[in-house]
Amino acid sequence: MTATSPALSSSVRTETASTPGVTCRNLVKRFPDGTVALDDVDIECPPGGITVLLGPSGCGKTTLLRCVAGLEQPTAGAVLIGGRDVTRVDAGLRGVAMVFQNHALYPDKTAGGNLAFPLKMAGVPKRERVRRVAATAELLHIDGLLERRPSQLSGGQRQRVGIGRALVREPDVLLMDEPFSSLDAELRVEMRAEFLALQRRLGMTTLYVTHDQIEALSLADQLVVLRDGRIEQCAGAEELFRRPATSFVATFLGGMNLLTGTHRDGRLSIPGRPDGLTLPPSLSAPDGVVTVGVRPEDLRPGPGRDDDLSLELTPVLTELLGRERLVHGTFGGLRVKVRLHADIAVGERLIVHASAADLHLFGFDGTRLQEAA
Ligand SMILES: Nc1ncnc2c1ncn2[C@@H]1O[C@H](COP(=O)(O)OP(=O)(O)OP(=O)(O)O)[C@@H](O)[C@H]1O
Repeated sequence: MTATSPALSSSVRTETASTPGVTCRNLVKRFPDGTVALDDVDIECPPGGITVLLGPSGCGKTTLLRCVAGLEQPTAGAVLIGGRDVTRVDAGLRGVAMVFQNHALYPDKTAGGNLAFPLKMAGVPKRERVRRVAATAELLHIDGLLERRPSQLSGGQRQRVGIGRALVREPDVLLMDEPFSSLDAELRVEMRAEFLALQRRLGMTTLYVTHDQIEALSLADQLVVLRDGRIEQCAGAEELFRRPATSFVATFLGGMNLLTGTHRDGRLSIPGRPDGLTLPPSLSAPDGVVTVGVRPEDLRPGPGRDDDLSLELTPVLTELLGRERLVHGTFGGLRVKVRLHADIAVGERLIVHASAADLHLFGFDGTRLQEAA
Protein backbone atom coordinates (compact mmCIF):
# COMPACT_ATOMS: atom_id res chain seq x y z
CA MET A 1 0.00 0.00 0.00
CA THR A 2 1.33 3.43 -0.89
CA ALA A 3 1.67 5.80 2.02
CA THR A 4 -0.04 9.06 1.35
CA SER A 5 -1.46 11.53 3.76
CA PRO A 6 -5.22 11.93 3.91
CA ALA A 7 -5.15 15.40 5.42
CA LEU A 8 -3.01 17.61 3.26
CA SER A 9 -2.92 21.37 3.32
CA SER A 10 -5.29 23.11 0.96
CA SER A 11 -2.29 24.84 -0.57
CA VAL A 12 -1.24 21.60 -2.26
CA ARG A 13 -2.12 21.68 -5.88
CA THR A 14 -3.83 18.90 -7.77
CA GLU A 15 -1.57 17.31 -10.34
CA THR A 16 -1.17 19.28 -13.52
CA ALA A 17 1.12 18.85 -16.47
CA SER A 18 3.38 21.58 -15.05
CA THR A 19 3.61 20.29 -11.48
CA PRO A 20 4.43 16.62 -11.26
CA GLY A 21 4.19 14.68 -8.04
CA VAL A 22 6.79 12.16 -6.96
CA THR A 23 6.11 8.50 -6.25
CA CYS A 24 8.49 6.10 -4.55
CA ARG A 25 7.28 2.61 -5.21
CA ASN A 26 8.58 -0.31 -3.13
CA LEU A 27 12.02 1.29 -2.94
CA VAL A 28 14.79 -0.89 -1.60
CA LYS A 29 18.39 0.23 -1.26
CA ARG A 30 20.95 -2.30 -0.15
CA PHE A 31 24.56 -1.10 -0.17
CA PRO A 32 27.37 -3.48 -1.21
CA ASP A 33 28.37 -4.00 2.43
CA GLY A 34 24.89 -5.41 3.10
CA THR A 35 23.42 -2.32 4.83
CA VAL A 36 19.75 -2.01 3.97
CA ALA A 37 19.11 1.74 3.99
CA LEU A 38 15.61 1.57 2.47
CA ASP A 39 13.35 -1.40 2.94
CA ASP A 40 10.24 -1.35 0.75
CA VAL A 41 9.41 2.35 0.96
CA ASP A 42 6.21 3.57 -0.69
CA ILE A 43 5.50 7.30 -0.69
CA GLU A 44 3.21 9.46 -2.77
CA CYS A 45 4.43 13.08 -2.66
CA PRO A 46 1.60 15.34 -3.79
CA PRO A 47 2.28 17.85 -6.57
CA GLY A 48 3.19 21.26 -5.24
CA GLY A 49 3.31 20.09 -1.63
CA ILE A 50 6.09 19.74 0.90
CA THR A 51 6.72 16.19 2.02
CA VAL A 52 8.99 16.15 5.05
CA LEU A 53 11.10 13.09 5.83
CA LEU A 54 11.83 12.84 9.53
CA GLY A 55 13.61 10.20 11.52
CA PRO A 56 16.66 9.40 13.61
CA SER A 57 20.18 9.41 12.22
CA GLY A 58 20.76 6.54 9.81
CA CYS A 59 17.09 5.80 9.11
CA GLY A 60 17.53 6.34 5.35
CA LYS A 61 16.36 9.94 4.76
CA THR A 62 19.32 11.04 2.65
CA THR A 63 19.40 7.76 0.74
CA LEU A 64 15.76 8.27 -0.20
CA LEU A 65 16.46 11.79 -1.49
CA ARG A 66 19.47 10.55 -3.44
CA CYS A 67 17.36 7.81 -5.06
CA VAL A 68 14.80 10.43 -6.15
CA ALA A 69 17.59 12.71 -7.39
CA GLY A 70 19.18 9.90 -9.38
CA LEU A 71 22.43 10.08 -7.41
CA GLU A 72 21.81 6.59 -6.07
CA GLN A 73 20.38 3.63 -7.96
CA PRO A 74 17.80 1.69 -5.91
CA THR A 75 18.33 -2.05 -5.56
CA ALA A 76 14.64 -2.61 -6.26
CA GLY A 77 11.51 -0.55 -6.77
CA ALA A 78 10.86 2.56 -8.81
CA VAL A 79 10.86 6.35 -8.71
CA LEU A 80 8.14 8.08 -10.71
CA ILE A 81 7.99 11.80 -11.40
CA GLY A 82 4.69 13.01 -12.80
CA GLY A 83 3.74 9.37 -13.33
CA ARG A 84 6.81 8.72 -15.51
CA ASP A 85 9.21 6.01 -14.37
CA VAL A 86 12.59 7.77 -14.04
CA THR A 87 14.39 5.02 -12.13
CA ARG A 88 16.90 4.59 -14.97
CA VAL A 89 16.89 8.23 -16.12
CA ASP A 90 20.07 10.32 -15.60
CA ALA A 91 20.04 12.70 -12.64
CA GLY A 92 20.40 15.70 -14.95
CA LEU A 93 17.32 14.77 -16.96
CA ARG A 94 14.84 14.31 -14.12
CA GLY A 95 13.88 17.96 -13.58
CA VAL A 96 15.07 17.65 -10.01
CA ALA A 97 17.39 19.96 -8.03
CA MET A 98 18.91 19.34 -4.64
CA VAL A 99 19.96 21.71 -1.83
CA PHE A 100 22.54 20.35 0.58
CA GLN A 101 23.20 21.06 4.25
CA ASN A 102 26.71 22.38 3.56
CA HIS A 103 25.64 24.52 0.54
CA ALA A 104 28.29 22.77 -1.62
CA LEU A 105 29.13 26.05 -3.37
CA TYR A 106 32.19 26.40 -5.60
CA PRO A 107 34.61 28.44 -3.44
CA ASP A 108 36.41 29.99 -6.43
CA LYS A 109 33.27 31.23 -8.15
CA THR A 110 31.32 34.32 -7.16
CA ALA A 111 27.74 33.95 -5.93
CA GLY A 112 26.62 34.92 -9.43
CA GLY A 113 28.99 32.37 -10.96
CA ASN A 114 27.62 29.68 -8.66
CA LEU A 115 24.08 30.52 -9.72
CA ALA A 116 24.95 30.54 -13.41
CA PHE A 117 26.98 27.33 -13.36
CA PRO A 118 24.15 24.76 -13.58
CA LEU A 119 22.63 26.74 -16.46
CA LYS A 120 25.96 26.81 -18.28
CA MET A 121 26.28 23.04 -17.83
CA ALA A 122 22.77 22.61 -19.23
CA GLY A 123 23.74 24.66 -22.31
CA VAL A 124 21.38 27.55 -21.56
CA PRO A 125 22.31 30.54 -23.80
CA LYS A 126 24.07 33.46 -22.09
CA ARG A 127 21.20 35.97 -22.38
CA GLU A 128 18.79 33.55 -20.75
CA ARG A 129 21.38 32.71 -18.09
CA VAL A 130 21.76 36.36 -17.15
CA ARG A 131 17.98 36.80 -17.00
CA ARG A 132 17.44 33.75 -14.80
CA VAL A 133 20.31 34.52 -12.43
CA ALA A 134 19.01 38.06 -11.94
CA ALA A 135 15.44 36.85 -11.33
CA THR A 136 16.56 34.18 -8.86
CA ALA A 137 18.87 36.57 -7.02
CA GLU A 138 16.02 39.04 -6.63
CA LEU A 139 13.71 36.31 -5.37
CA LEU A 140 16.21 35.34 -2.67
CA HIS A 141 17.31 38.91 -1.84
CA ILE A 142 20.91 38.27 -2.83
CA ASP A 143 21.03 40.59 -5.84
CA GLY A 144 23.54 42.85 -4.06
CA LEU A 145 25.89 39.96 -3.32
CA LEU A 146 26.46 38.40 -6.73
CA GLU A 147 30.08 39.56 -7.01
CA ARG A 148 31.12 38.03 -3.68
CA ARG A 149 32.76 34.67 -3.23
CA PRO A 150 31.29 32.17 -0.72
CA SER A 151 33.99 33.01 1.86
CA GLN A 152 32.74 36.62 1.82
CA LEU A 153 29.17 35.63 2.62
CA SER A 154 27.46 34.83 5.95
CA GLY A 155 26.07 31.35 6.58
CA GLY A 156 22.53 32.49 5.79
CA GLN A 157 23.63 34.26 2.60
CA ARG A 158 25.55 31.18 1.49
CA GLN A 159 22.48 29.03 1.98
CA ARG A 160 20.40 31.51 -0.04
CA VAL A 161 22.90 31.07 -2.87
CA GLY A 162 22.64 27.29 -2.41
CA ILE A 163 18.86 27.46 -2.72
CA GLY A 164 19.17 29.88 -5.63
CA ARG A 165 21.47 27.50 -7.44
CA ALA A 166 18.75 24.85 -7.21
CA LEU A 167 15.88 27.17 -8.16
CA VAL A 168 17.65 28.80 -11.10
CA ARG A 169 17.16 25.56 -13.01
CA GLU A 170 13.40 25.94 -12.53
CA PRO A 171 13.09 22.37 -11.29
CA ASP A 172 9.80 20.50 -11.07
CA VAL A 173 10.99 18.85 -7.90
CA LEU A 174 13.12 20.35 -5.15
CA LEU A 175 15.01 18.08 -2.77
CA MET A 176 16.34 19.64 0.43
CA ASP A 177 18.67 17.77 2.77
CA GLU A 178 18.70 19.54 6.15
CA PRO A 179 19.29 22.86 4.39
CA PHE A 180 19.22 25.07 7.48
CA SER A 181 20.73 22.82 10.13
CA SER A 182 24.11 24.57 10.08
CA LEU A 183 22.55 27.99 10.78
CA ASP A 184 22.03 29.44 14.24
CA ALA A 185 18.58 29.00 15.78
CA GLU A 186 17.22 32.47 15.01
CA LEU A 187 18.37 32.48 11.40
CA ARG A 188 17.05 28.96 10.94
CA VAL A 189 13.55 30.06 11.95
CA GLU A 190 13.76 33.09 9.65
CA MET A 191 15.04 31.10 6.66
CA ARG A 192 12.42 28.43 7.22
CA ALA A 193 9.59 30.96 7.09
CA GLU A 194 11.10 32.59 4.01
CA PHE A 195 11.48 29.26 2.31
CA LEU A 196 7.89 28.33 3.07
CA ALA A 197 6.64 31.58 1.52
CA LEU A 198 8.83 31.00 -1.53
CA GLN A 199 7.71 27.40 -1.94
CA ARG A 200 4.06 28.45 -1.73
CA ARG A 201 4.69 31.08 -4.38
CA LEU A 202 6.59 28.85 -6.80
CA GLY A 203 4.73 25.64 -5.98
CA MET A 204 7.39 23.07 -6.81
CA THR A 205 6.94 19.63 -5.32
CA THR A 206 9.37 19.47 -2.41
CA LEU A 207 10.93 16.64 -0.42
CA TYR A 208 12.55 18.02 2.70
CA VAL A 209 14.77 16.09 5.10
CA THR A 210 15.15 17.20 8.68
CA HIS A 211 16.02 15.95 12.14
CA ASP A 212 14.19 18.87 13.69
CA GLN A 213 10.63 18.14 14.76
CA ILE A 214 9.56 21.78 14.94
CA GLU A 215 10.83 22.32 11.41
CA ALA A 216 9.02 19.17 10.31
CA LEU A 217 5.71 20.26 11.82
CA SER A 218 5.93 23.80 10.53
CA LEU A 219 6.77 22.91 6.92
CA ALA A 220 5.07 19.61 6.21
CA ASP A 221 1.95 19.19 4.15
CA GLN A 222 2.76 15.52 4.49
CA LEU A 223 5.06 14.11 7.13
CA VAL A 224 6.82 10.78 6.77
CA VAL A 225 8.52 9.29 9.82
CA LEU A 226 11.18 6.75 8.88
CA ARG A 227 12.75 4.16 11.15
CA ASP A 228 15.42 1.69 10.07
CA GLY A 229 14.63 2.23 6.38
CA ARG A 230 10.89 1.69 6.77
CA ILE A 231 7.95 4.05 6.99
CA GLU A 232 6.66 4.23 10.53
CA GLN A 233 3.85 6.67 9.67
CA CYS A 234 2.87 8.96 6.80
CA ALA A 235 0.19 11.57 7.44
CA GLY A 236 -0.56 15.28 7.53
CA ALA A 237 1.55 17.00 10.20
CA GLU A 238 -1.34 17.75 12.53
CA GLU A 239 -2.84 14.28 12.22
CA LEU A 240 0.53 12.69 12.89
CA PHE A 241 1.07 14.81 16.00
CA ARG A 242 -2.47 14.32 17.26
CA ARG A 243 -2.71 10.61 16.59
CA PRO A 244 0.72 9.02 16.35
CA ALA A 245 0.35 5.52 14.88
CA THR A 246 3.10 4.03 17.03
CA SER A 247 4.84 4.72 20.31
CA PHE A 248 8.03 5.39 18.30
CA VAL A 249 6.36 8.26 16.41
CA ALA A 250 4.88 9.52 19.68
CA THR A 251 8.27 9.84 21.35
CA PHE A 252 10.10 11.06 18.26
CA LEU A 253 7.61 13.84 17.59
CA GLY A 254 6.81 15.71 20.77
CA GLY A 255 8.68 13.58 23.29
CA MET A 256 5.64 11.77 24.63
CA ASN A 257 6.03 10.02 28.01
CA LEU A 258 5.42 6.30 27.71
CA LEU A 259 4.16 4.33 30.70
CA THR A 260 4.47 0.68 29.91
CA GLY A 261 3.05 -1.95 32.23
CA THR A 262 0.74 -4.90 32.55
CA HIS A 263 -2.92 -4.02 32.55
CA ARG A 264 -5.69 -5.83 34.37
CA ASP A 265 -9.07 -4.52 35.54
CA GLY A 266 -8.25 -0.83 35.13
CA ARG A 267 -4.87 -1.02 36.87
CA LEU A 268 -1.48 -0.84 35.23
CA SER A 269 1.33 -2.62 37.11
CA ILE A 270 4.61 -0.87 36.51
CA PRO A 271 8.09 -2.09 37.48
CA GLY A 272 9.17 -0.44 40.73
CA ARG A 273 5.61 0.69 41.58
CA PRO A 274 3.83 -2.23 43.25
CA ASP A 275 0.77 0.00 43.85
CA GLY A 276 0.56 0.51 40.07
CA LEU A 277 -1.48 3.12 38.33
CA THR A 278 -5.24 3.46 38.08
CA LEU A 279 -6.35 4.13 34.51
CA PRO A 280 -9.27 6.50 33.81
CA PRO A 281 -12.51 4.49 33.52
CA SER A 282 -13.14 5.77 29.98
CA LEU A 283 -9.81 4.45 28.70
CA SER A 284 -10.58 0.94 27.59
CA ALA A 285 -7.32 -0.95 27.55
CA PRO A 286 -7.02 -4.67 26.82
CA ASP A 287 -5.52 -6.94 29.45
CA GLY A 288 -1.79 -7.61 29.10
CA VAL A 289 1.18 -5.40 28.23
CA VAL A 290 0.11 -1.93 27.15
CA THR A 291 1.71 1.51 26.97
CA VAL A 292 -0.09 4.67 28.00
CA GLY A 293 1.35 7.78 26.34
CA VAL A 294 1.00 11.33 27.62
CA ARG A 295 2.75 14.48 26.45
CA PRO A 296 4.67 16.61 29.00
CA GLU A 297 2.36 19.58 28.29
CA ASP A 298 -0.78 17.50 28.94
CA LEU A 299 0.17 16.78 32.56
CA ARG A 300 -0.96 19.41 35.09
CA PRO A 301 -0.64 19.85 38.85
CA GLY A 302 -3.61 20.71 41.05
CA PRO A 303 -6.76 18.79 41.75
CA GLY A 304 -7.53 15.78 39.58
CA ARG A 305 -10.92 14.99 38.07
CA ASP A 306 -12.87 11.74 37.98
CA ASP A 307 -11.70 10.60 34.58
CA ASP A 308 -8.07 11.68 34.96
CA LEU A 309 -4.88 9.69 35.10
CA SER A 310 -2.99 10.78 38.21
CA LEU A 311 0.72 10.27 38.78
CA GLU A 312 2.84 10.91 41.84
CA LEU A 313 6.31 11.79 40.65
CA THR A 314 9.66 12.38 42.28
CA PRO A 315 11.33 15.27 40.43
CA VAL A 316 15.03 14.61 39.76
CA LEU A 317 15.90 17.57 37.51
CA THR A 318 14.30 20.79 36.32
CA GLU A 319 15.20 22.78 33.22
CA LEU A 320 14.17 26.38 32.56
CA LEU A 321 12.63 26.70 29.09
CA GLY A 322 11.61 30.36 29.32
CA ARG A 323 8.15 30.88 30.80
CA GLU A 324 7.94 27.19 31.57
CA ARG A 325 10.05 24.56 33.21
CA LEU A 326 10.60 21.03 32.08
CA VAL A 327 10.56 18.80 35.12
CA HIS A 328 12.12 15.36 34.82
CA GLY A 329 10.58 13.03 37.35
CA THR A 330 10.48 9.35 38.12
CA PHE A 331 7.51 7.11 38.61
CA GLY A 332 8.76 3.75 39.78
CA GLY A 333 11.33 2.71 37.20
CA LEU A 334 9.95 5.10 34.57
CA ARG A 335 11.06 8.60 33.61
CA VAL A 336 8.31 11.16 33.15
CA LYS A 337 8.64 14.74 31.85
CA VAL A 338 6.19 17.49 32.78
CA ARG A 339 5.99 21.09 31.55
CA LEU A 340 5.10 23.39 34.42
CA HIS A 341 4.73 27.14 34.88
CA ALA A 342 5.88 27.00 38.49
CA ASP A 343 9.23 25.86 39.81
CA ILE A 344 9.49 22.75 41.91
CA ALA A 345 12.31 21.54 44.10
CA VAL A 346 14.11 18.37 43.24
CA GLY A 347 13.01 15.55 45.54
CA GLU A 348 9.71 17.25 46.43
CA ARG A 349 6.54 15.20 45.81
CA LEU A 350 4.70 16.22 42.62
CA ILE A 351 1.23 14.97 41.74
CA VAL A 352 0.11 15.61 38.19
CA HIS A 353 -3.00 14.67 36.22
CA ALA A 354 -3.95 14.18 32.61
CA SER A 355 -7.41 14.04 31.07
CA ALA A 356 -8.37 10.70 29.56
CA ALA A 357 -8.83 12.51 26.23
CA ASP A 358 -5.13 13.42 26.24
CA LEU A 359 -3.95 9.86 26.72
CA HIS A 360 -2.68 7.63 23.92
CA LEU A 361 -2.80 3.88 24.14
CA PHE A 362 -0.36 1.53 22.42
CA GLY A 363 -0.25 -2.26 22.32
CA PHE A 364 2.64 -4.55 23.27
CA ASP A 365 4.17 -4.09 19.78
CA GLY A 366 3.94 -0.28 19.97
CA THR A 367 1.00 0.20 17.58
CA ARG A 368 -1.80 2.55 18.49
CA LEU A 369 -4.84 0.90 20.01
CA GLN A 370 -7.49 3.55 20.14
CA GLU A 371 -9.17 5.37 17.26
CA ALA A 372 -9.84 8.67 18.99
CA ALA A 373 -7.46 10.40 21.32
N1 LIG B 1 27.55 4.40 0.64
C1 LIG B 1 27.11 3.70 1.66
N2 LIG B 1 27.58 2.46 1.93
C2 LIG B 1 27.11 1.73 2.98
N3 LIG B 1 26.16 2.17 3.83
C3 LIG B 1 25.68 3.40 3.63
C4 LIG B 1 26.11 4.22 2.55
N4 LIG B 1 25.43 5.40 2.61
C5 LIG B 1 24.60 5.30 3.67
N5 LIG B 1 24.76 4.11 4.28
C6 LIG B 1 24.02 3.59 5.45
O1 LIG B 1 22.64 3.58 5.14
C7 LIG B 1 21.87 3.95 6.27
C8 LIG B 1 21.03 5.16 5.94
O2 LIG B 1 21.89 6.26 5.72
P1 LIG B 1 21.33 7.72 5.40
O3 LIG B 1 22.48 8.62 5.17
O4 LIG B 1 20.31 7.62 4.33
O5 LIG B 1 20.60 8.07 6.78
P2 LIG B 1 20.00 9.45 7.28
O6 LIG B 1 18.66 9.14 7.84
O7 LIG B 1 20.04 10.46 6.19
O8 LIG B 1 20.99 9.82 8.43
P3 LIG B 1 21.49 11.27 8.97
O9 LIG B 1 20.27 11.90 9.58
O10 LIG B 1 22.53 10.92 10.01
O11 LIG B 1 22.03 12.03 7.81
C9 LIG B 1 22.87 4.17 7.40
O12 LIG B 1 22.97 2.99 8.12
C10 LIG B 1 24.17 4.48 6.68
O13 LIG B 1 25.28 4.09 7.45
